[in-house]
Amino acid sequence: MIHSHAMRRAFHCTKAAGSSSVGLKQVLQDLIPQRKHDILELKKNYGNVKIGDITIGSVIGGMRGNTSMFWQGTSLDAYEGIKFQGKTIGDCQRLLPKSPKDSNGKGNFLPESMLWLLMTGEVPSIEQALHLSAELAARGRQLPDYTDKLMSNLPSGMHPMTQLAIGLASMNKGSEFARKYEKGDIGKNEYWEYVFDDAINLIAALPQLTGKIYSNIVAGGKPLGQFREDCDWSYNICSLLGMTSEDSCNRQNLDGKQSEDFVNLMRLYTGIHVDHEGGNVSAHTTHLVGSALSDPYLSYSSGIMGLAGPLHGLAAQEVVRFLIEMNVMISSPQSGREIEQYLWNLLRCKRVIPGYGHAVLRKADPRFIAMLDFAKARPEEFAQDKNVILMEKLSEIAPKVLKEHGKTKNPYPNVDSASGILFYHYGVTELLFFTVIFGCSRSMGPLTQLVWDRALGLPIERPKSLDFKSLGALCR
Ligand SMILES: CC(=O)SCCNC(=O)CCNC(=O)[C@H](O)C(C)(C)COP(=O)(O)OP(=O)(O)OC[C@H]1O[C@@H](n2cnc3c(N)ncnc32)[C@H](O)[C@@H]1OP(=O)(O)O
Ligand SMILES: O=C([O-])CC(=O)C(=O)O
Repeated sequence: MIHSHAMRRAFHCTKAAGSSSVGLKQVLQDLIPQRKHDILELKKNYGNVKIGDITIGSVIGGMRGNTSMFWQGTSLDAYEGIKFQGKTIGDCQRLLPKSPKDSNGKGNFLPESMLWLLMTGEVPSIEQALHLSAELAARGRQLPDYTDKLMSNLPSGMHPMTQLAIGLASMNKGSEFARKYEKGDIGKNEYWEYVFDDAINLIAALPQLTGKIYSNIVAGGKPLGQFREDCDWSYNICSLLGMTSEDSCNRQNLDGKQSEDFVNLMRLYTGIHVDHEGGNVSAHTTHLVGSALSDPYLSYSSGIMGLAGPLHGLAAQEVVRFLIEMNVMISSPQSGREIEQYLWNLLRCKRVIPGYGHAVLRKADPRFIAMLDFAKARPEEFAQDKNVILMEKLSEIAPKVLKEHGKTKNPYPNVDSASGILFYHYGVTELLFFTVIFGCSRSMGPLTQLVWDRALGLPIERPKSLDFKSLGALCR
């Protein structure tokens, strides 16, 4: 039954077939009818096929191992790590278009190329990637004035992630989807078009919003750089952070090479943090909130609030704090013995080692390795940085300690282990800010899914819950 013709069709005929249109929305428009048909067929013919058993352990254990979400863009294997539409990070590095302005061709792919891949399942041509990049730049020129004013008036000292969630939620005032829905102007089949427009507008606004948040914390809200419509999304994030040698105040006096490297670090970081299949807190939250037909701004603002938890995205800030504090306490970042002692003290105090462990992965996170490789490829830049040396040394020591400690299912480094410290190296030293950059990247995966959720007509999410008495009754 599983190998029937209809089943094979449902899984194999949904590719974009290399659409030549340069407009992402047009390509989706062409793809949707077939996929919608396929999902309806799947539901009709195979709706009762069993995927797994739900145990009491999973109900009271954070739903671990409970495979119960539909997610199209990425999938996570415990040993191989993340795949973006079936492609590893290495595949993406080889296949996805880069910026033509990249001076030596060794830069990272554009996150815009990744967004295209996630949305369509196809590697974009350079024309398609640049068209999307230009579209984002045109839509992201400025923040809506109400959001800009609101952001200028937030209390000083407010956590940057709270600022991001507020800024995004405020943009719901301009939501095309919410406006059309309220007027009763659209039918179910058209939802995705307005969700798509909102999603693209939201992603486009992130460089300005991120720049505004950073300037709020370091420069009293004064602009740190200029937005350029002829530049890509990551470049604009960097210049609005004041972190490019041209087009910004160049806060850290980066030379041309460092500035180019920083932009490539941003492209790498924001290119690989986009998604981690559906079950992680930020993605799942966005999908859940969106299932109530909350618009993309509200949905992703909720996702950001989840990303702001220290067991999830906020670990990026915790790792940097941890490395800096440890370096003050030990005689050298190479001292394995002192690092080991430091970790045991931490574990005895019942604290977690930030940047280690994972709910699904059971090996070192390939995203961590990609970030580490970025540093290794630039020895003249990083060889003397004792925080980076410690980050690398820790990745040898901490797994041994965690294995001996015996509780952690995955004793290896996760993505947050390496990322913040590389930004810190170039001079973004405001720890609380790192997760905002994560939030820029993470927009792409969950918002892609939100567009597909509406295109496929998926319903409101509403699992059933059980109380203690009912669980007890099941045991008897
Ligand atoms: C982008 C991301 O979200 S990546 C994750 C970022 N978060 C971190 O780096 C924070 C540190 N890590 C952790 O807290 C966890 O490993 C998580 C949240 C990532 C995964 O949680 P779980 O799936 O519950 O992990 P696991 O099943 O291995 O937990 C078993 C036990 O090991 C402990 N443990 C897990 N990781 C660690 C760690 N890094 N240090 C110390 N103890 C740990 C858990 O707290 C738990 O203890 P308990 O039984 O006393 O409650
Ligand atoms: O998958 C997870 O649970 C956490 C994670 O690494 C991510 O969201 O990037």
